[in-house]
Amino acid sequence: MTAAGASPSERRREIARLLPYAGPGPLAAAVALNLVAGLLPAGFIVWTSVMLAEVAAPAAGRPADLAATATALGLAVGAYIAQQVIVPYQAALGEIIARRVDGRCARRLMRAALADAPMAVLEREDVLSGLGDARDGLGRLPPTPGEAVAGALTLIARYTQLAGAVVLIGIMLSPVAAVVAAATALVIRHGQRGSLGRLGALWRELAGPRRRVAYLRGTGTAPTAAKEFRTLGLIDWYERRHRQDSREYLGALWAGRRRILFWPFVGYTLVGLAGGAALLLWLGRSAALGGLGLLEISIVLQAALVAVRFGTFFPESDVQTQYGLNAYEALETFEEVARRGAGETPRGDLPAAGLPRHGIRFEGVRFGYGRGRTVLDGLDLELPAGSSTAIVGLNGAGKTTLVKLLARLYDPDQGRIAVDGLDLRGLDPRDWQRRLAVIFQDYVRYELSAGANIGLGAPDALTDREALLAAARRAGALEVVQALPGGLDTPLSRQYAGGRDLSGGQWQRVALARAFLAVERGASVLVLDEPTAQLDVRAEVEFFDRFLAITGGLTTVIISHRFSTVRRADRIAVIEHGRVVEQGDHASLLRSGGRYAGLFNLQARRFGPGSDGVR
Ligand SMILES: Nc1ncnc2c1ncn2[C@@H]1O[C@H](COP(=O)(O)OP(=O)(O)OP(=O)(O)O)[C@@H](O)[C@H]1O
Repeated sequence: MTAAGASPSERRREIARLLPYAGPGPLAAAVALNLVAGLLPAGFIVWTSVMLAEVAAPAAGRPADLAATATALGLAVGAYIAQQVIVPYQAALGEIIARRVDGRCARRLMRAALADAPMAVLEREDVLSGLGDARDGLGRLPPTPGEAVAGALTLIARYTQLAGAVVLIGIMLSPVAAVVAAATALVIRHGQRGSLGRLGALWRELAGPRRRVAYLRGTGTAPTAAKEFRTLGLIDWYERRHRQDSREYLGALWAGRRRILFWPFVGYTLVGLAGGAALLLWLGRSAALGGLGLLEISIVLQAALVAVRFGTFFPESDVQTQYGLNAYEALETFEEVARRGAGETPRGDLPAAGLPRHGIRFEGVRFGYGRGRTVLDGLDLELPAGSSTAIVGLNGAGKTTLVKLLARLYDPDQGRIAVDGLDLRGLDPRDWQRRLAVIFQDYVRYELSAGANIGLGAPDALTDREALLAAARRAGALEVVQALPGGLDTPLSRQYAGGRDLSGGQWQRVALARAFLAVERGASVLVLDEPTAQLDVRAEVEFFDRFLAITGGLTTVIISHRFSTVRRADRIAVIEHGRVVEQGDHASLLRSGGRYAGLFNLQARRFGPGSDGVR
C-alpha cells in the first residue's frame, strides 16, 4: 500500500519497485518508444529549419538548392508522421503496463487480506479503512458523467484552435489550402471518435466478464471473506480463478481493440499523411516560387500542424466523453424502467389510516416473478386483525413472497389481497406501508449509529433517544446498546472511528428494535421473517415472552422454521405448492397428523428422544 503523504523521492522509489511488474517486454518497448517519441520533435525542428534556410537562401545571396529543400521537407514530414503513429502505441503500451501492475497489486492485496493478515488485524479500524482505500484505488473506476461534461467543454478550445489555424492558412496561403486543412482535420477526428464509439460498444459487451473479475477482486480483498477463505483453504484456488478470468476478459478486450482500431488507424493515418503532405508541398512550392516571406512560411507551417494534429486523441476529453456517460445512460435506462413499471402499477389513493380493523384476506392469489415459475398459485389465507399468524413451509415455498405482496412490493397476477374488504391496490401504497412494520430475513445492517439502526423504523423518532432505548428494551437489544462504547451513537461498523460490529444475534435484536419502534409510532401490522433464526435459545424464549406482551392487539405475521417460535401463534398456516394446505392452531394441527405434524415430529426427533422440538 502506498504510504499516505509519501515524499517525491519515496514516490519515485515506489514506482521503481513497481516497474518490474510490467514485465521485461512491455517495459523495454515503452522505454524505447518514449525515447523515440522524445527525439522526434527535435528532428522535426531541425529539418523544418533546414528547409526554411534553404527557402531563404536566394534572399541571402545563395542559389536555391531544390534537392536539399525536398530532402529536409521529406525528413520533417517523416518525423511528423512518426510522431502521430507512435501516439496510439504509447497509449496501448501504457494500458498494458497499467493493467499488469494493477493486477499484481490486486493479487498482493488479496493475499495480504486473505492469507497473511491475522484476523485481529483485519478487524482494526485503521486497517479496514486502509484496505478500503486500496480497494477503491485499484477499482479502475470509469469516468463519471460530470467528467464527461467537463471533457466536452474542453472541445471548445480544440475547435477554436482549429478554426484559428484554418483561417490563418486561408489568409496566408490560400482558401483552398484552408479547406484541405479543415477537411483533413475533421476526417481524422471523425474516424478517431468512431473507433472510440465502437470501443465503447465492446466495453458494454464485455460487461459480464468484467463484472466477474471485479467481483473476484472485491471479495478477494474484503476482510469478511478472509475467515471462510482461510478455513476452507480457498486462497490458491481463488488466485488461480482470478488470474484465469482476468486473462479471459483481457484477451477478449485486446482482440476486440485490435479488430476495431487497426485498419481505421491505418486508413486515417493515410488521410492525415495525404492532407499534411499536400499542405507542406503547397507551402514549399509557394515558398520556392518566392510568393511567401519567412513570416508567412512560419505561420502556415505551424497552423498546418495544428490542423493535422487536430484529428488525434484528446486526452482531456475523449475517454471522459465516451465512457463518462455510461453511468448516466445506465441511470436513465433504470429511471425509464422504473417510470414504466410505476405507470403500469395501479396506484390507489384511499387512506390506510386505522386499517386493518377486521382482517387481511389473500383471495385466490396467484403470483410469479417476471416470467419465472408460479410461486403462489391460488393462495387463500386470512390474517384476522389483532391476532398472530405463523407461516410455515419448506425453503422456497413462497413465504417471503407472500410478505412482499402484503407490503405491496409486488401485486398479484391474479386474485387479490383485501384489507377489511378493500382491495390493497386501491389503497395509497405509501400510506399502507406506513401501517406495516416488516423485518425481512435479509434486513439491512446500516453502517450508521446504533441509534439510527433502530430509529429508521420511524424516521420521525430518530432523535427521540427515550423512544429508541424503549424500543431496544422491548427487543432485548438494550444490553447490546449499553455495552457499546458510545451507546446509541456508536457506529455499527468497524470502518469508522470508534465503530463496533455486532454478532448475528445482536444485529437481529437491533433489527427487531427497529420494527418495535415502527409499531410504537403507528404501524398496526407487524411482520417478522425469521425473527429468531440467529438468537440463542435463552434469547428466543425471552423474545417470545416479551413478544406476546408487546404485540397483544396487533396483527402479526411470523415466518419461521423454528417450531418453538411457530407454536405460540394463534394460527399457523402451512404453505406448499403455492397454496395454504393446512391451517389451525398448534394443537389441532398436531392432532390432525398432516404436513405440519410431520415437519414438527421431524424436528423433534432431530433434537433427541423426549424432546418436543423446542429450540
Ligand atoms: N426476486 C425474485 N426473483 C425471482 N425469483 C424469486 C425472487 N425472490 C424469490 N424468488 C423465488 O420464489 C420462490 C419463493 O421464494 P421465497 O423467498 O418466497 O421462499 P421462502 O418460502 O421464503 O423460502 P425460505 O424458507 O428459503 O426463506 C423461490 O423459488 C425463489 O427462488
